[in-house]
Order: sequence, then C-alpha cells, then structure tokens
Amino acid sequence: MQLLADENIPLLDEYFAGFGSLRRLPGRQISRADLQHTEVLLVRSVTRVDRALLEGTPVRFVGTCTIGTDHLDLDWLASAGIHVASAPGCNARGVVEYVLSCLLTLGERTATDWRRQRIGIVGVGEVGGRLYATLQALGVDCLRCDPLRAERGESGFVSLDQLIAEADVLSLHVPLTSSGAYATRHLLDAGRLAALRPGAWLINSSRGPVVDNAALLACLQQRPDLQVALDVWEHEPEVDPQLAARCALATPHIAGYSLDGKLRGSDMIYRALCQHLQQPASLSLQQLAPDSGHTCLQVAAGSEADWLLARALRWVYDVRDDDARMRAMLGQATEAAQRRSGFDRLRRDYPLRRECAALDLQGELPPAARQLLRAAGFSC
Ligand SMILES: NC(=O)c1ccc[n+]([C@@H]2O[C@H](COP(=O)([O-])OP(=O)(O)OC[C@H]3O[C@@H](n4cnc5c(N)ncnc54)[C@H](O)[C@@H]3O)[C@@H](O)[C@H]2O)c1
Ligand SMILES: O=C(O)[C@H](O)[C@H](O)COP(=O)(O)O
Repeated sequence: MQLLADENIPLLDEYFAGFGSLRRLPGRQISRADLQHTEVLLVRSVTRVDRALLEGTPVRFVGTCTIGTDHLDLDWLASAGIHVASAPGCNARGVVEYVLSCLLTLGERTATDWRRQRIGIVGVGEVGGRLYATLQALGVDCLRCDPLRAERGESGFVSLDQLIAEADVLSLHVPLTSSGAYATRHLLDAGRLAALRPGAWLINSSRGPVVDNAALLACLQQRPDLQVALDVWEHEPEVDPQLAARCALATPHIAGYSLDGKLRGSDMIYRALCQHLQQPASLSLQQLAPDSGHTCLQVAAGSEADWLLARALRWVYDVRDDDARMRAMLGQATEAAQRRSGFDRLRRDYPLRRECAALDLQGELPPAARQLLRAAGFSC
C-alpha cells in the first residue's frame, strides 16, 4: 500500500511506516500527480482535498490530523466513497491555553483584571466547551452563543447580537462554513464589528474568514480602543501587514500548536486508519510520546494566588513570544511571497510547547493558590 503524508505530521514513521510505502511532501505542494499510486492520504489543514485533487486517483482514505475540516470537500468525498477521518478535540486544550494567555496579556496591557471581564464564547464545541469549563471554574462570568446547540434544545445560550452587546470579550470557536442558516464566513462583518462595546477585546483562533478582515482593518482605523488578537487570517498564509500592525496580538495560526495536541492528532488518525483497514491498533501515544513530566515551577512560600496563576499560565505558554516572532518576520518581509513563506516557516519550526497537564508544579502551595491552579487545568 502507498501512503502520502504532509511532512509536518509528527510521528509519521512511528505510526504509519508499518502500513506500507510512506512518502512525505510539504502540505501545500501535494498535487494530483503525486497521488497516482496512493491509497492513503494524510494531511493537516493546508492541503485542499477535493475533486480536483483526487478524482481518478486510487485514494480511498483521507485522514486529517486536525480539528478543522474546512479544507476538505466533505460532500464530494462522501459521494466518491472516500473514507474521511479527522481528529476532533485533539488540540483543543492548546487553544484554551492560547486564549488564557491572550486574556492575561490584554489584561496587563489595559490595566484590567481579565477575570472580571464578561467573556462571550461563540461556538461551544470541543474548544469553546473546554474554554467555558475552565473560565467557569476560575469564576469568570461567561456568555455562550451556539445556535445549533440551542436548536437541539440545550439551554443557556444567547444570540450573537446579544453576546456582542453584553460581552467585554469575544472569543471565536466556530468552524468555517459557507452555507446553511448559521454559516460562519464573515460572521463578524462590518455591522457586527461596529456593534462591539467600547474597549472590547476580540480573539479569533477559529478560522480567518470568520472575521471580515478588510472590515476589521477599517474598523480598527476608526476605533483604536478595540483590542484584537488574531491567530488566524483571511488569506493564509498571506497576512495583511497593516492589519497585523493594528492588532494587539498577531500570531501565525499556532493557537493549537502544543506538541501534545499535534501528537494526539497523529494518534487519532492512526487509530482511524487501523479501523478502516480492520487491523488492531498496536501502537499507543503513551509508548511514542516524549516524557510528559518536567519539573519546573518552584513555588516560593507565601506566594499570592492570583500572582501564581499568572506566573504559571505564562510559564506554560506565553503568546507574547509568538507575537514577537510574527512581528519580526513581518518586519523583515518586504513582499507578499516573503510573508507567505515566513508564515509557513514559523509554523514548521514551531518551538516545543507542552500543555499544562504535562508539567509539574512543585513547592509549598497555599490552599487558595492550589484551588485556582487546578481550576486553570494544572495538576498540583
Ligand atoms: N487556531 C488553531 O490553531 C485552531 C485549533 C483548533 C481548532 N481551530 C478551529 O476552531 C474551530 C472550532 O473547533 P472545535 O473543536 O471547538 O469544533 P466543534 O465542531 O467541536 O465546535 C464548534 C461549535 O461551533 C458551533 N457553531 C457552528 N456554527 C455556529 C455559529 N454560526 N454560531 C455559533 N456557533 C456555531 C457548533 O454548533 C459547535 O458546537 C475548528 O473548526 C477549527 O477551524 C483552530
Ligand atoms: O484545525 C486545527 O486542528 C488547527 O487549526 C490546526 O492547528 C491547524 O494546524 P495545521 O494543520 O495547519 O498545521
């Protein structure tokens, strides 16, 4: 059997070489010509998988080691009888840690206690649901908008317009969809951006086109009071440098880029392929993943709970580092082609990042601090 994979999928050999002959390519370069003898295609989010890529090829299994599936033409794949697997929730915790780091940073920069902000979560699935659970445990006031869940009879949701009117912070966690009653392409258009509360914070770590980027730039030119954190961009890998300059935080689609999240993605697709081929799954993430426990944060006696929470969140992930790398890249790139390759390079060479559950906190923790850190997801 022949397999072709995006070279950025971690543990490729460990998980997939046993199935047959495994080739790897940069995800954006995979073309129909590469697939003439390939039965299994393994991708991440940058490969558009549709009729144009696959028709006439022997591909019968497509696995994407990502949460998002907007790069797959699911209708055509189903009609062609091609089996599709994705990795729901694999990097959701990484995105939660990215959002917490944005909140902490924007709070510091605006001298606002982020835990007293009312946070509006738009899209309450794997990511939004985990974010809600974490914020609730931390005592943060939240509003939730998810009309699809509301339609299924679940309670506790508000409309997007109510959320925009009442929330101090909007965090977007919807899939990118272009049709249907709740399509999300340009969900935040010029009208909704204009309705944001004075001084509101907007965090987009879903997909770039969920926010109309041209309208956002126009809005920010009028309203410097808004604090915007963008991890995703409407025309990736292209980034509008003018928009990035007006964002409080700008990162290259790395919100979910914890090592743990990426490895979970590979593991889930390995399992899906085993199931598709009706083979037992003999490998496990526990066997293949690097050691989880680092010893690191030593807590000094008498440390104050809020200070410790901020320090622990920073220590696990600091969005300011990714923002600085992105701005350095944009500062050096004079042409669009350089920005595109710079964006992809930052993602390919991403530093090792572990989720907080993989790290140990040591030292004397006062009970209030222990409770707060556990609420944030630390094991202590
Ligand atoms: N930046 C990153 O690194 C990164 C990482 C992971 C996921 N993502 C993106 O985040 C998206 C969400 O991830 P998830 O795992 O939570 O997906 P999910 O499918 O579990 O949840 C999405 C939720 O959004 C809701 N929804 C759909 N349309 C909506 C609308 N118009 N308004 C409000 N809610 C709506 C759905 O009902 C669902 O509950 C993914 O599709 C992916 O595009 C980005
Ligand atoms: O959908 C997802 O899982 C995320 O957006 C993921 O982090 C995308 O990463 P990529 O596939 O582009 O490496």
